[in-house]
Amino acid sequence: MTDNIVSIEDITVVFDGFKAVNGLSLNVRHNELRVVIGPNGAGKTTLLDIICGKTKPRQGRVMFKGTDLTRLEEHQIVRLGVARKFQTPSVYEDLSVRENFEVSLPEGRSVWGSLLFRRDATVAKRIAEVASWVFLDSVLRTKAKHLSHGQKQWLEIGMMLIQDPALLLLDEPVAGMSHKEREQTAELLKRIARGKSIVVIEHDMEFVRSIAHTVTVMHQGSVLCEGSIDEVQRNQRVIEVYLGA
Ligand SMILES: Nc1ncnc2c1ncn2[C@@H]1O[C@H](COP(=O)(O)OP(=O)(O)OP(=O)(O)O)[C@@H](O)[C@H]1O
Repeated sequence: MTDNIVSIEDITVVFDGFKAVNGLSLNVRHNELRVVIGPNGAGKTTLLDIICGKTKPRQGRVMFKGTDLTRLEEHQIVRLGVARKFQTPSVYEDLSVRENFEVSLPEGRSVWGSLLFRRDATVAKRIAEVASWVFLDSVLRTKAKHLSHGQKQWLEIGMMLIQDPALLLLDEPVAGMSHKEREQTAELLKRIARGKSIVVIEHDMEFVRSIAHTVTVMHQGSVLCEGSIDEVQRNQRVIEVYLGA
C-alpha cells in the first residue's frame, strides 16, 4: 500500500519539438500540501495540465488510486477525485454564490441549465459548510459578479470542495489577493490539507513559507530540487536559476 496519492513517473511533454516537461517524476503523499515553484516557463502549469488530463504526455504515467490518469479523459479524472483550479477564477458571474455551489455539486451537474434538483437538507447543509470554509457564508445570495477578486478565488475553491475531491490542483490561488486575503487563504489551504492533498503553484514566497510542507522547484521541465522552504532557498542551484532567470 503506497502512501502517495499521486505518483508522476518519468513524464515528458513535447510541444512542437520543445520539451516543456522533461522526464519529470514527483510523488505527493496523502494529506500533503505541496508547493511547486520555478521560473517562468519551467513547466509548472503543464505539470498540472498533465495530472488533470488537459495535456497528454509523450511518455510516462500518472498513477492515482491505482489508475494511470494519462489514459483517461478530463471528465473521468474529475470523477475519480481530482479537481483543478486555473489561474483566473472561472465562476458563473450571473449566478449567486449559492447557485454556483449548486451547479458544482455532483447531483447538480446532470441537471445543469435547469437548477431543478432537490434543495434538500443534505444539499443545504453541505453548501453552508463549504461556504463557511471559504469565508462566503454571509454572501450566499450575492451574484458572483459582485464579489471581489479574492472572493471569486475562494468561490472557485469552494466549488471544488463541494465535489469532495481527494486531490486539488491550484494554479496561483492568491494572485491579486490582499495581504489579509492571502493569510486567510493560507489558513484555508492548511485546513483542507488535513483531509485532502493539494498541489499548488505559487510565486509569492511569503505565502509559500506560510503553507508548504514540501517545496518542489522546477526548472526547464524537470525537478531541480525538493525539500523544506529553507532547504530550497539555501540550495545553490536554485539561487543560480532564480538569479539567472
Ligand atoms: N500549448 C502549448 N504549445 C506550445 N508551447 C507551450 C504550450 N504550453 C506551454 N508551452 C511552453 O512550455 C513551457 C512551459 O510552460 P508552462 O506554462 O508549463 O510554464 P510555467 O512554469 O507554468 O510558467 P509560468 O510561471 O510563466 O506560468 C513554456 O516554454 C511554454 O511557452
